[in-house]
Amino acid sequence: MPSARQTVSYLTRRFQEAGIRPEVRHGQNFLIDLNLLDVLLETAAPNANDVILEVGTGMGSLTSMLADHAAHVVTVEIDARLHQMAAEELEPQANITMLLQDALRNKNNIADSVLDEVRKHVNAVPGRQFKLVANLPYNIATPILSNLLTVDPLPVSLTATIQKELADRMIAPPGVKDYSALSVWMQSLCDLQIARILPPQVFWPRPRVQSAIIHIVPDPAKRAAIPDLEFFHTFVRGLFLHRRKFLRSGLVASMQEHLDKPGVDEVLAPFEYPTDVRAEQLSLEQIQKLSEAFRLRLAV
Ligand SMILES: C[S@@+](CC[C@H](N)C(=O)[O-])C[C@H]1O[C@@H](n2cnc3c(N)ncnc32)[C@H](O)[C@@H]1O
Repeated sequence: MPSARQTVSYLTRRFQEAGIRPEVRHGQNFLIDLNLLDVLLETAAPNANDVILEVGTGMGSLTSMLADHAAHVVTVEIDARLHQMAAEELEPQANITMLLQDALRNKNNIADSVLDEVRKHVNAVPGRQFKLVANLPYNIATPILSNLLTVDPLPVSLTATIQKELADRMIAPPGVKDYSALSVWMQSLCDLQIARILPPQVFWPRPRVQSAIIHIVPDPAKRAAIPDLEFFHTFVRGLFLHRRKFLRSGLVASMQEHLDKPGVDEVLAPFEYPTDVRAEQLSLEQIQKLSEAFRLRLAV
């Protein structure tokens, strides 16, 4: 089992033999604390109905553990050197599809070919469901996680190691510094929980920052309460672009292409917010209502 060998000595030896080094730009920090790989696995709780997407195959250790429990694992790796080394390890496991490509089609969107491969295995047998489980490269964690909240089929859960700072932003409540467009977007569609905080020394090489295992469960009822997800996403991003401005000035700026100041005031009036309120003080529900009021106004 490759997982049993994912230790510093094993990794350094494999990298030395191949004459390569971990690439910082691809977030190549490997989890070397096997207990924590188990925590990741237990949190994701893969079962025989699951088709699992793993972004970042690395040396294939997590891939192999996932394949032991799931119906199928689709794993994506951008680095041909690691893809090759993992392929040698994973060859005996028939329920793994290895893709050698960028998991993203562009800066913000997951590649269609990756989702097509997942769909193929989900649709192959009735009752199958989709999960993401990954030790994500830090630089693509936000687009991967936030994108997967609007795909079809929707993942039943997303369990990933990410930068702790990012996990804190995702779970932040209103009024705190970390409360952002990402917090509103994620919490409006899912339940989120930090399962474990991971110090730098559980990775090789050590990253400069702390990490966290985040467990995200999309909630179809929350999703159904938002009539137009795309409008909501754009509205929330616009709202927090001007987070230090008072709400009205922020809205005037973010709505300028669609609505003049009197138009913004007209939509805001029924809410009776104090003139000095800021977007970062509004609850999820207040932001959702505000977004819907602007959507209906622009639809006229
Ligand atoms: C943090 S490592 C995780 C490796 C392995 N799963 C583990 O747990 O040890 C992240 C992996 O993602 C790969 N990666 C980075 N950017 C990627 C991208 N855009 N698409 C696919 N894989 C990527 C890296 O090359 C690296 O192997």
